[in-house]
Amino acid sequence: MVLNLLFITTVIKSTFGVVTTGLWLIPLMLAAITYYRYDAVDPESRPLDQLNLYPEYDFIVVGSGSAGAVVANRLSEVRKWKVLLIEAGPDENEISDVPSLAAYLQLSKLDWAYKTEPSTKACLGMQNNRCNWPRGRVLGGSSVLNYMLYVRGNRHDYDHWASLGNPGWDYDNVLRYFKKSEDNRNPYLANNKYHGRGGLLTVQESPWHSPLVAAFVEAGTQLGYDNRDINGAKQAGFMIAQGTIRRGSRCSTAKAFLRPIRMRKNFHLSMNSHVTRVIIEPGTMRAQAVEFVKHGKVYRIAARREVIISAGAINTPQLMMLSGLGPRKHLEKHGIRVLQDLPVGENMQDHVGMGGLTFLVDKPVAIVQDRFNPTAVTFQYVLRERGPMTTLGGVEGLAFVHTPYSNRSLDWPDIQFHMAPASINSDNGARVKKVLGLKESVYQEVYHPIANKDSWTIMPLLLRPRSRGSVKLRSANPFHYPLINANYFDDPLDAKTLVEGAKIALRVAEAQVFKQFGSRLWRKPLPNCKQHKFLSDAYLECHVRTISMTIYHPCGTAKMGPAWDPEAVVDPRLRVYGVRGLRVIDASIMPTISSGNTNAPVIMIAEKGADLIKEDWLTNPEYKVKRQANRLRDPDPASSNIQGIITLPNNITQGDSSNISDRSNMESNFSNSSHINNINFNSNSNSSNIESSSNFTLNYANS
Ligand SMILES: Cc1cc2nc3c(=O)[nH]c(=O)nc-3n(C[C@H](O)[C@H](O)[C@H](O)COP(=O)(O)OP(=O)(O)OC[C@H]3O[C@@H](n4cnc5c(N)ncnc54)[C@H](O)[C@@H]3O)c2cc1C
Repeated sequence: MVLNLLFITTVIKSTFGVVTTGLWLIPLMLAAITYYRYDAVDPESRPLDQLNLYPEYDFIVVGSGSAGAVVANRLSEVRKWKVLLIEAGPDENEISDVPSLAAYLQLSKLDWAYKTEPSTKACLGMQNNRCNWPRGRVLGGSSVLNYMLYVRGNRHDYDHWASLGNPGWDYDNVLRYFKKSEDNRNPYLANNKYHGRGGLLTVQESPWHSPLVAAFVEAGTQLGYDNRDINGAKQAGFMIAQGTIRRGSRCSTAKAFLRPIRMRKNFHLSMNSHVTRVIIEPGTMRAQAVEFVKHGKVYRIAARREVIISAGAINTPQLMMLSGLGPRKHLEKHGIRVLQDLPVGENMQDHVGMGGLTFLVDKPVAIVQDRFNPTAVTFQYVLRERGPMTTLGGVEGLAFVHTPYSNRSLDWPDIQFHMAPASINSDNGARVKKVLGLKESVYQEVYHPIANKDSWTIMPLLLRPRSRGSVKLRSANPFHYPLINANYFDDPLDAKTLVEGAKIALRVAEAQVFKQFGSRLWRKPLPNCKQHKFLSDAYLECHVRTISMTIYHPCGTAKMGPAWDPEAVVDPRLRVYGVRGLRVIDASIMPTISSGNTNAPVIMIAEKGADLIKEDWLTNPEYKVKRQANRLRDPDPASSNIQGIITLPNNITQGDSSNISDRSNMESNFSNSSHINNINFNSNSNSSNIESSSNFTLNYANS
């Protein structure tokens, strides 16, 4: 027992470098028992980190997130194909299993912990006007950090994709891929024709609900909206959220798609392996190999058939640009040889929401961290798979509504609501404030006075933003974080639409059904919005621009489109234009963002993408392995996959740009590489600090 507690303590310490002492007790207890429960109820063991890799695989998948895990599973169904999946992060842990602890994973070692560039139009209430942008750096990717909400988007989203010149991506075609993955365990949903049973991904409602969510759904009907399955025939309406959970615990894509295949002989997984570039042979323009750093060693592994990039909407464009695929001028600026001039990193879209709208209640019906008895709550979770620990990151209710800016007759709502029985104040500033990156002054003035009081929130979010952001390279150093320009509210109509959404949210909260709880708006104005009349349009717009919250759905940075679309990076079969043997399969390919949370759509994209690959290689005579042509042109590639040794400080991937501080250390450690000529510092070459020189490339003997 003591040993196990020690083990759990270590897990928590190593996972949550940021957990403060005061918060230790609860997660410690929860984790300890979760550990026992986990062992007892999960029959599938964890995937294995392969140490001895082959020099060559048929397919190499980069990134094991919502998309990559699915692709690796489906491709390795073909026994004759050898598949390698490469993931920068480690395996999930016992904490990430607990749905209610989702926010605890942010800013931990499982998070890339990105930040947007400072803005004058949004994120004004966040430190340095920058929004935190968490992304999973763990087996399962962002499906391990996410709030597990299962939302497919609107039929019109996919019909629109098809109308842009992407045949096969219309709703009727993609519906079967949503259903293919799904194992819906709520009988009232499973039996309808829009849902699937028996798939690998478990979907169900959280078994625990606060009374507030029933009131929320009821309030929707009072406003004329139906209580409906928003993943079914129509989208506009209110419902209790469905989530990717299994027996009350998170069902990440790693759990759903990788654990069952851990013993497949033709499948290898390499964790803690940061891919630094895809090697493309300039003559044939074929993706030949993937280079990555694992435990200080540089590896290069060849791909006989294809490399599939599934590194997510931020890292996929970064990796493509590092590999010579991107906007010419931008790559040249960073001294990267341009292999294909493509609009990589453009067209970025995200769902931005209005955070911090807070309603106080007089009854003890909300989630207030300090009120829960950890022992009772833990045993409810462990023994009965129930209780508040099963809530989907705290979000209980979902709704899709129309502002006057959308066409009601189309059933294509422009605003989504997340309803939660808690708000920024509910944990006394311990966690939510930090993961949002909220300015202390805003917290102290507005939320501290109601700390730990029962409250709830509706977060309106903009479903189809007109503004477009971008991902660019900070430098040619693969360990430097990219520059993320969210560009929220660049188009003024985006803020105006969100203001209309906020007004509908306020009407929902005023519905008669909430009176039983004494529900009322916390009317404390935000400090920087006091010049406007409280709740006027101008005030609401100021609020929207102050507590602008990402809903964590960046996408579109390697846009799918037909050859005549100047913004397209991949074709409708997800092949990168101008490069053979290279596809992108993840959130990056969305031409326009889906109207709802993006995890289920990304899993659908991966299911369909894997089928496209199978179709091409198993039925299309043009797809044949030309072994010689695709071999690495190394002197002796099979002799060793290890190409060099690189020593990186432990904190290399933390912070918003990497902290490689000892350049000479890196250089000397490359000395035993037979293939790497040198490290090339592209600017400030006299500097001994790589961060200030901000640019290095690994130069190869043969490239
Ligand atoms: C905090 C949070 C909450 C969210 N909540 C929800 C929700 O409730 N419902 C919902 O539907 N969606 C939600 N989302 C969004 C959803 O999870 C994402 O859209 C989806 O997971 C994206 O999938 P992906 O495969 O494109 O990328 P990811 O899942 O992020 O996968 C990318 C993977 O690639 C790896 N990788 C990146 N670079 C490299 C490299 N160079 N070398 C090796 N590996 C690399 C990463 O570590 C990661 O594992 C949330 C996301 C976050 C972060």
